[in-house]
Amino acid sequence: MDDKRLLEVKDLKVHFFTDDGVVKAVDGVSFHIDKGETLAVVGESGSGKSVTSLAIMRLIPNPPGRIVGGEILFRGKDGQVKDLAKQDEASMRKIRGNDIAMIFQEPMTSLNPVYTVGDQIAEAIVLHQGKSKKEALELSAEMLDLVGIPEPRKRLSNYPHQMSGGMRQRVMIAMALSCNPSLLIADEPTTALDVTIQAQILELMYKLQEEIGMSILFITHNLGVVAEMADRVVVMYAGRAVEEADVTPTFKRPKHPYTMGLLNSVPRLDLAAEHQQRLEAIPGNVPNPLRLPSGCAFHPRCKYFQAGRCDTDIPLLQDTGGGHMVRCVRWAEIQAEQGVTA
Ligand SMILES: Nc1ncnc2c1ncn2[C@@H]1O[C@H](COP(=O)(O)OP(=O)(O)OP(=O)(O)O)[C@@H](O)[C@H]1O
Repeated sequence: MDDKRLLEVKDLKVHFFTDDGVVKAVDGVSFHIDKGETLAVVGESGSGKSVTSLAIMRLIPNPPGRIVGGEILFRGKDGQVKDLAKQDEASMRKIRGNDIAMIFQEPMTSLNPVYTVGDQIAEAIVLHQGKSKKEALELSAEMLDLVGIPEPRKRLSNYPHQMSGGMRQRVMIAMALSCNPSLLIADEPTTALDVTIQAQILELMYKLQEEIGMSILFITHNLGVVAEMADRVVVMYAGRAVEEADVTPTFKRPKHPYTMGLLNSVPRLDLAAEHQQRLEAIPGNVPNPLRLPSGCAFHPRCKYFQAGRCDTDIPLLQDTGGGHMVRCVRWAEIQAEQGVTA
């Protein structure tokens, strides 16, 4: 793996074996994250974003889920590259929290209501860094200060329910960062918060990333957040990546009709009001994962659909130049129709 690379996911497949059939939640997803980089994974509900991140942490509930194929190459703090898909639970325990940390949408599901905030952060530090309880509590106060919690020493003795949603999310971030992970996985970390607090938390993550130099895998529905936070973006649809590129080309010139649809369905923050196009929702719904359409899974909703081409084989992810990857057999024709020259 390239020296600057931290994570390389290759052809990852995660399937759930349910009573109703096999849900191919992630079915051949590849992407990479370089050191210090932020990669956003976007897509509608059910596209496989969370399952991808849980697979990296090896937290897929088994049964019914299982990684059935692919590699998750990760460079540890010691410089060694390991395939996380093949690690045993003991080895993953060392990696979780230490090398890779995760923050979720709802901090109450990850914070334990019966322990104080200080005890919870300190426990992670004792476990991963081998510090004494006293040192760990001191470091916990420093972490709370770092994430902008006023009177951090006093707050150590608070229980999670004594804090607001935004403060709890800051505690989660403090806990996640307390062991200096090289990768932070943030799964919709601000969705449950109101807009002002969302902006504060995002700004905080951005600032901490600059200071600490970690990489971030950011999972979100919110394309505005992608434009603000990420260097590169992977767009997922029905368990597959359909487009992957640097954020700027993707936002200026999306090449997959699904990405175009996603962008047309939200106001463009980078354009003045008079240049805004009419917002259009993507017609139809995300397909039932047990009965995916043939060929390109997006074809029933695609305005560029052509029978016999889009509904036969699953399109390959192609490099359209400069690492801009697209999974659409018609991408070049669509660009030409739109008058875009390469
Ligand atoms: N425990 C499970 N058992 C069966 N199917 C599951 C399980 N967990 C996830 N899935 C399926 O995997 C698919 C992908 O789910 P995932 O949660 O990754 O989507 P997502 O893109 O993160 O959506 P959201 O934005 O709503 O979180 C869905 O079809 C979901 O139903």
